[in-house]
Amino acid sequence: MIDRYGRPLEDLRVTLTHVCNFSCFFCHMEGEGSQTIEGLTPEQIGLVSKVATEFGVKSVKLTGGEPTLRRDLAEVISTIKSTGVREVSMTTNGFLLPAIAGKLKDAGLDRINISLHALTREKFKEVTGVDGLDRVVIGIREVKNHGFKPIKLNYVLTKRNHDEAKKIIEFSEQNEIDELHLIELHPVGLGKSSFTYHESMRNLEEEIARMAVKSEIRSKHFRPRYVLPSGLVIEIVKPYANPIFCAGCNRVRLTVDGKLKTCLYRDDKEIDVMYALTANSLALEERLELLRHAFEVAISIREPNFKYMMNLESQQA
Ligand SMILES: Nc1nc2c(ncn2[C@@H]2O[C@H](COP(=O)(O)OP(=O)(O)OP(=O)(O)O)[C@@H](O)[C@H]2O)c(=O)[nH]1
Ligand code: SF4
Ligand code: SF4
Repeated sequence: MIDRYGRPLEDLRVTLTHVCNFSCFFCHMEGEGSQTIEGLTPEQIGLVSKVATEFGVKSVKLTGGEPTLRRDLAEVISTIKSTGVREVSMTTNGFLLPAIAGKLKDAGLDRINISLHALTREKFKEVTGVDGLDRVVIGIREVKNHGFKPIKLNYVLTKRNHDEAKKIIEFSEQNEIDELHLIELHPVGLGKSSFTYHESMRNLEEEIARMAVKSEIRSKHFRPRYVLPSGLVIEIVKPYANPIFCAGCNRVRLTVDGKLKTCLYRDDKEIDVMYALTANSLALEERLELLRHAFEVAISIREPNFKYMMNLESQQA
């Protein structure tokens, strides 16, 4: 279903928990604040996923906090898959992947994005708060061994780790990673002090563009993508420096406390669906009907956020 700005709804982003075993200084917690609440059950997530597919959602992304901390993660995945969603993917810090990658594959998880913000042990610890580089690298190799494809790495560029970019590109090529996402720092959390930590991507992107054998623009967020001679795809995720980013937004979020959140940055654009998810006295069809109504309202209030975005690149120029 298309919103008032012509943007289709195709993707549901589900926050499974606010708990995380890392403490990255730029964490945006999907725009939900940091209160620790017990997440929705697999059954509740399944109900939302079922209705989401009726409105055109084809893919579900599991996020957090750290989704792998949910003990029932495999059940969440198989429940979502049973609702007819084509693809279930997960964004993770990778720390627990060595232990659970196989179980997640068996449950039906299609692909994984793993955060890797530094390849120097001390720098990794400085950014994430955890001395976990070795485990994350093992996790990346483990998901490859289990046949997940594509495997994407997420690298958030900041003043604290900008000198790691080249190493991460080389690592991605050597380990036959499919895609590396270079992500602009969001001005939330400590990242709010954007002029302290924000690092412009301009020079790095220009260098990557010069090396590339092919470039294209992805429909999601109009993200530029560059294919290097090695085959590695580098995708540039710049919500602030790309003024049309939000025009390519195809998603709605399901928050940890049962709200349809129509934009990462907008607390005023949320629809509470907890009443439908907890109304056990109602027949299933009645609960689904309530959810359908909530989706209709959510889609009607969706709007691109770029009018509120500041253009850091131009302010820094
Ligand atoms: N402003 C904004 N940024 C987003 C949104 N979705 C993702 N991002 C940024 O992209 C980063 C990586 O997100 P991921 O969940 O790994 O990936 P994805 O955006 O779903 O992309 P694919 O897995 O390639 O489909 C996030 O940490 C954000 O910085 C969004 O809806 N709005
Ligand atoms: S791993 Fe992700 S959820 Fe955890 S602190 Fe870092 S950015 Fe936040
Ligand atoms: S409208 Fe823009 S800022 Fe909001 S969720 Fe979509 S892409 Fe992100």
